[in-house]
Amino acid sequence: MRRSAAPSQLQENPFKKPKFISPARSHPSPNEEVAKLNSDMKLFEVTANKNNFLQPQNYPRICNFNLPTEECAKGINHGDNYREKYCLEASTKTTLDLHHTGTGYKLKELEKIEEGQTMMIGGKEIEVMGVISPDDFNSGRCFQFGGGCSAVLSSSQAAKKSFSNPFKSVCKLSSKENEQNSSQNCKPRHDPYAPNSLVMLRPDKNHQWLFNKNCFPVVDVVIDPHLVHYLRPHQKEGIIFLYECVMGMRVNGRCGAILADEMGLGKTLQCISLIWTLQCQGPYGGKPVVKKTLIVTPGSLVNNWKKEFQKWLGIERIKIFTVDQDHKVEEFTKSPFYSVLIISYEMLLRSLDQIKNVKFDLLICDEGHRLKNSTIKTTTALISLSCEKRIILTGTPVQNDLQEFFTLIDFVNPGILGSLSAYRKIYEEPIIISRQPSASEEERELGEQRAAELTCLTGLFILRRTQEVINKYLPPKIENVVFCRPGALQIALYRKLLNSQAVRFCLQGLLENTSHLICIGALKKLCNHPCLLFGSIKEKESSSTWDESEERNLYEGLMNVFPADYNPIMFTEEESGKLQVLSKLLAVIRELRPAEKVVLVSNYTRTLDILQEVCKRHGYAYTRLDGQTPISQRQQIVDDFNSKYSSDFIFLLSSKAGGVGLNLIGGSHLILYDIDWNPATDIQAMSRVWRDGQKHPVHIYRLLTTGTIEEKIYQRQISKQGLSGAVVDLSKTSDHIQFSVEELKNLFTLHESSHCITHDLLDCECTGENHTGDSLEKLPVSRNCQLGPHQQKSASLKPLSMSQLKQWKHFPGDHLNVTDPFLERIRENVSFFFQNITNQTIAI
Ligand SMILES: Nc1ncnc2c1ncn2[C@@H]1O[C@H](COP(=O)(O)OP(=O)(O)OP(=O)(O)O)[C@@H](O)[C@H]1O
Ligand SMILES: [Mg+2]
Repeated sequence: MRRSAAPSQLQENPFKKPKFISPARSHPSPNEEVAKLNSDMKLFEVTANKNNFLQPQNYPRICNFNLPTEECAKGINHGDNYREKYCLEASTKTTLDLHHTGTGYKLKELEKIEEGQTMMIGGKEIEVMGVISPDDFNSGRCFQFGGGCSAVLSSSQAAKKSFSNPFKSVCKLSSKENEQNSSQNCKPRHDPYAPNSLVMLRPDKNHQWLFNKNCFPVVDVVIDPHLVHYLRPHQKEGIIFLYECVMGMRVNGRCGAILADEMGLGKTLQCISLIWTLQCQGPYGGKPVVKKTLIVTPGSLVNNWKKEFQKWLGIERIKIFTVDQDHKVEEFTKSPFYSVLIISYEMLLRSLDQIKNVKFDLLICDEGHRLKNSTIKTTTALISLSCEKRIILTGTPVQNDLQEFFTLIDFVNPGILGSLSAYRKIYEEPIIISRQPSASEEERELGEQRAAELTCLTGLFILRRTQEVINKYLPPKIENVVFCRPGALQIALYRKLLNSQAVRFCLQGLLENTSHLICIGALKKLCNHPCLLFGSIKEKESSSTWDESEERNLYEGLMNVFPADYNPIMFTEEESGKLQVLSKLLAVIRELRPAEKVVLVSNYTRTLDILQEVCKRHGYAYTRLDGQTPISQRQQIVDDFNSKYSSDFIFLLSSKAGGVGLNLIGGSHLILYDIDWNPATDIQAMSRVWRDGQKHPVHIYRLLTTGTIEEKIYQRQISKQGLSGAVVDLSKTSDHIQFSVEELKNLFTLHESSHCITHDLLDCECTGENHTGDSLEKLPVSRNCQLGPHQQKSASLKPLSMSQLKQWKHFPGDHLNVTDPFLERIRENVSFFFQNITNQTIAI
């Protein structure tokens, strides 16, 4: 599509001679779609117009990247996609499908319409800018400035920046500047030709035109060989990527990036390398690009960042300031000494005013997935900072939906996807519609093309590498999913809860939306330990609102199931299947690997209390990090645990409080005591130990209570993981998981006779024998399972992770030949195991 000049520019463009076509009807009826043409409707931003006359006539696609406004986005997905769409321009512009609109013109006239022609519609003079190909419409590319991702790199910055003064003497320097240029900073800081040197891309002509106004000589930017020596290959690539993004070399002069490498891939080191490079070097005359950097990170990681700086750069090269209770932002502001400020998200909010006074050139948001909602305070605060070069780091890029995805993208590269409402119309709606089972072929195609375009566009500044890239540097990892038989008291209580009025009402849809969450919460507590449920009931009963509370319907008669003299403080391990397994597991680790340590994770503080009590009873030395742990103490606790001199055997970790970013390589066994709905929370926790620096083979145990809600959550997690992956690769099919009544029925069923309902769902033909998974590949995957509507649709749409699980070695607890010595010791209380070994180089 070619953009023609706006009427106002015609004087300057003698080649344009618009023909005027008189409308057959001068006044279209009011209910015709043409009424949409009003002065608010702009398809392309005005800044692009200013550049029009600069663009060569044969330029492939010259539209502004800024997407349509809300108004214009209406109707974008409708109409016959296979017909040509016309992009019109007048003093106001819009997109119309003329075949479908009441333009007042005859169809024949419209078919003959040519580029450059003008016409009157709704009292406005419209000029045909060009024809949009079906391909460009379907992909949504035509709504983007620069013509979508294929043109992003080449269309360059020229279109973004308004054309201010092309004749400014860009290459005429004052004699003083000339002198400076020729004499200093014109040599690369490090030798670009040295063996193993890591040299950044040189800026192209467009970049130089925009950013090298003073015509400094172009100098190679070379990463400090001191750092290169340590960098893994993927980290070198990551640094190149970050450099190109923040320098505006990848997308139209926009300077944002999302580094979404999986956990443990060393995102910190990649950023440190970038900061150090930009602080000392630049492509123009060697002048540093960045003076001050702001790093915002969860509280528990503030000191970890500092430590990483010291680990890789020592204490002399770069001066870091971390904000805490005793070190306020003012200190940083006043001192010219520091170049990097590291602050927690919480502190940032408190010190926003001071921070706004500092000019930061680079902003890094660690664990940036927390910015997923633009209405939350932290996001608003960060958006308010004027810094253009923005990087989001996250191991779990976008956890739930396309809207979160938008917020992250819009944060790093504001406006690149247009307004939220336009984004919804152009991308989100068609993508979601296309994934519904009822989608027509056309809807499916449109959605897929829009998803592909979105992935392609955002892929320019999102980088995600998976764990595999560092596998070879890591010791083996043995992952186990352990299905623990529930205790007798647990089964009795579970049955009672399922028979409660509250659960029955839920299934009949008679209660409010949140009621099922209360029921789910009670079942989860019970799975962890009956004493937790007992505690909750007691607490509720003594509260003043007990009589009207919804829990009454749930807890009715439950106390009678507990022994009369039940004392939650004196809980026993036998009362909970998982606790029994845990206790045996700790004992066998202690016995077989006395020098190794365990990270024990739960989502609940109260559960951690119980686990802590178990540690005390068995005399295990432990340490604990949860939401209550003061931020200032967190790194010390982590360091102590990781130290080889530490006597702690167990690290009790609240995954929600401290799961992200921590390095707990002192532990080589990690036990996930309970399960979260969001797979990301669990994956985060599990990634704490299997990471660079780990010396021992890592054992991960995920404990689930057989036949209960925990298994169902696990099954949903596996399908949700597919969703999480699908956001980075949007062209993958995904399910949007919601609770249907059917699903609630499934959630609220106890499968007492099954060894493992997850295995039952796998459609695996093994008869409980030890399965290596090899032969399973050939089995037909045809059975419907309960993981969402897509399963019924086609076997190929089954979430990958579910089929991956099928490839894991699996066997029942009573299997005769359990070779793993740790599993061997706990199998008495276990109904089923899944096991997967990565990097198996040695015997376990
Ligand atoms: N090239 C390397 N050589 C040795 N160790 C490394 C290297 N890169 C990173 N590490 C170490 O690996 C560990 C994990 O790195 P880091 O904390 O940066 O991971 P991450 O990608 O931020 O993960 P998460 O998403 O969990 O925060 C750190 O202890 C770090 O020092
Ligand atoms: Mg990190």
